[in-house]
Amino acid sequence: MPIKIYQGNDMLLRESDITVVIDVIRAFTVAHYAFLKGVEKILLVATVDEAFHLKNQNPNLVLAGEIKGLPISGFELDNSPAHICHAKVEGKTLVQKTTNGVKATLNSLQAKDLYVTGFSNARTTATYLKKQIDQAERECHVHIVASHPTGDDDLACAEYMKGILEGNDVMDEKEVVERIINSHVAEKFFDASQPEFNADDLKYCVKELKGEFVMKVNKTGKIPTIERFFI
Ligand SMILES: O=C(O)[C@H](CS(=O)(=O)O)OP(=O)(O)O
Ligand SMILES: [Mg+2]
Repeated sequence: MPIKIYQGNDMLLRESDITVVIDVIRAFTVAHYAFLKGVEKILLVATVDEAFHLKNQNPNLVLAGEIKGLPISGFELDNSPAHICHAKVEGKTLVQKTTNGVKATLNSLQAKDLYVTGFSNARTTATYLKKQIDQAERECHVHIVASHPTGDDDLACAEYMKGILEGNDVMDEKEVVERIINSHVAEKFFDASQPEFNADDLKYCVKELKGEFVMKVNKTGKIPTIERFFI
């Protein structure tokens, strides 16, 4: 079973059977908590203009995301898992625009089956995918995309998932958590001179939850959409 890890958000990889795009800090931790809070689905867009265009067509949509980690003027939500946990989003459809996770996912649509996750749903996702791979009648080509081009947060999570998928040498989850917290991407959350970054966000990013669903990208419509797939 060839499983390859790639790092970055702008690669156009060859077709795979399964691709998992990882964004721990913070896009797909936000997505995971959004679903836990009752969000129906999440539309993925590459630009702020596209998000506003969708909102003009459907004012019920809730725009979420960031530019350089910061809130986007006119968006209801930023890219904070702590904030989404306190937002009223039950039954809503989100539109998500982020620097790494969303961009890498939009560049991975050539995968036959496309999933996204942060660390919070990593074990659930990898365990589910291992079953699919073990049951497949032929060899599966799997890509794991650590979406931050240089961040060890996504890379640590990618190596953790690869270990679970291969069924050997599974990294200790404490090691993954340490690498996430020590990654340069996490630094701004500990920096008192950047109060716009909520230190609580990291707590959500490093907490592994027992999950009942994976986050799968539906590519059949005009806008790629993350949906919950109950397992
Ligand atoms: O908001 C985030 O956490 C990042 C932006 S940055 O790399 O921290 O500036 O976006 P994401 O797409 O969630 O990695
Ligand atoms: Mg990130």
